[in-house]
Amino acid sequence: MKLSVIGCGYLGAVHAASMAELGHDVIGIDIDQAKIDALAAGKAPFFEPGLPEILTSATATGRLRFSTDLADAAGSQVHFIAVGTPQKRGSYAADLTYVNAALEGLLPYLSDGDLVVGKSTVPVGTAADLAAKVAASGSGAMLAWNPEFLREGFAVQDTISPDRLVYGLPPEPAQAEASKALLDAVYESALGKDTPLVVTDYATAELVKVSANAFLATKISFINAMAEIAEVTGADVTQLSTAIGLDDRIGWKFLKAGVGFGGGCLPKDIRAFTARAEELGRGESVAFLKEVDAINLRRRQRVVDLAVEALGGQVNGKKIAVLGLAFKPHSDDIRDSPALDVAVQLKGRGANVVATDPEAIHTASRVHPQLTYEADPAAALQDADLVVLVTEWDEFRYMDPSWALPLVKTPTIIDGRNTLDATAWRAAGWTYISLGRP
Ligand SMILES: NC(=O)c1ccc[n+]([C@@H]2O[C@H](COP(=O)([O-])OP(=O)(O)OC[C@H]3O[C@@H](n4cnc5c(N)ncnc54)[C@H](O)[C@@H]3O)[C@@H](O)[C@H]2O)c1
Ligand SMILES: O=c1ccn([C@@H]2O[C@H](COP(=O)(O)OP(=O)(O)O[C@H]3O[C@H](CO)[C@@H](O)[C@H](O)[C@H]3O)[C@@H](O)[C@H]2O)c(=O)[nH]1
Repeated sequence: MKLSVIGCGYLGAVHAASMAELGHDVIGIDIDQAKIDALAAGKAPFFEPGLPEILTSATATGRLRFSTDLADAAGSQVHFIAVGTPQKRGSYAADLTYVNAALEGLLPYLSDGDLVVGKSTVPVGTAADLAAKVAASGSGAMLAWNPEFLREGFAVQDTISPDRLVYGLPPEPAQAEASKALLDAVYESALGKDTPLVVTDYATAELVKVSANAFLATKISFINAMAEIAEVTGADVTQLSTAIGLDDRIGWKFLKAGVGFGGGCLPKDIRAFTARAEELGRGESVAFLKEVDAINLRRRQRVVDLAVEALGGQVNGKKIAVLGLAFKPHSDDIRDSPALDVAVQLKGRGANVVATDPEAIHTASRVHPQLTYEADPAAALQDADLVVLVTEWDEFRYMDPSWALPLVKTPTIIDGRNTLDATAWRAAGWTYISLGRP
């Protein structure tokens, strides 16, 4: 099938390349010329495991092309909208400027029977508004909402083999049938592997996405709230999480206590959900998400406070080695990263922060040139008065404490992800400090 993907960021570039990998003929469109130049040359503009391989193979076959001109979407049967929906400046709400601009720009190139498919995460009600614009264009095109659940770091595998597909279809039965047939053709490969499919209306599809992220964020803040209680009682949150997770109604996933969640999705999505619920007169229904957000932000502060305490209150001029910048491992994404936030806060208190990360130095240094960056962890550790681990890359998780010991000035480490073997680090001569554990 001929597909267009409008917006080629973390979501759109992976979607475009994965669809081409599955045999579709894809044009990826973005307003960012540098991104499009890189993608057209088969180069991933960000770090995502598996993406370079499929970009290279699909661009070489000619099944995957890139452009900055929306006119190149003409002739595709299905048009995915994958542009950003960031948090609005000075508000909790989602900024729909890019979604609206992409849709408006696409309208002149739509033909009878084409399907516009929303993939961006949007406030409930957006799909109906956009569908009205498509209908008013007189093109005969239709609109469906097909939220995306991929995780960065596993984006290619999650796109090619998703755990579920959700179609939010138009209310009119003939349009619903035609839209479903087109989406089934797009996802023939996944559906052939018995991927569960939920066929529903626009509002449910939009809400599935934001409520899934709200639930994940709530699980993380729940366990981080337990960490706060553990800290004042001498309990161990990692044992607590193991014990409650043994109940398979609870499970272990997303119950890792630490410096909290970040990224381009969970933080802004729970805020946008709160703002939308308030607009709908239902603010109280999701008021708990404000607490989820507050607990999450307190954990970053806790790491900063522990660092100040470990340095005896004398932060100014002290060298702090920060291990990790990305919001999670296997990504170079630093959007709302707790790791980077901690590094910036410590720098703001006068510390000489030297940060290292296997992939995110280039993204972090663009936004925070005031920090010092070292690609080599040994250089970051050299003569450090304190080490703070904030992103659990394997390079840091499996670091040998005996190797690291002679490098630093003071062997004190704060494990902001509860990921190191505390016994091994203490046995090697380190003062080991973590979150929610004695
Ligand atoms: N990143 C993820 O893991 C993920 C997963 C699921 C859903 N989402 C949702 O997908 C959307 C995109 O997220 P992202 O992380 O890819 O963001 P991103 O910022 O990486 O990418 C957005 C892209 O859209 C482009 N763009 C903006 N306006 C445009 C226009 N008018 N025409 C063409 N391109 C335009 C930007 O240049 C940018 O490259 C968001 O709504 C996000 O919540 C993201
Ligand atoms: O037990 C846990 C699990 C995760 N995290 C943190 O939570 C954040 C988000 O992690 P994750 O959800 O894996 O990353 P994303 O790639 O942002 O994916 C989320 O956001 C995407 C965009 O909406 C969705 O598509 C995914 O389904 C959803 O998991 C990261 O900072 C993690 O370090 C924890 O602190 N503890």
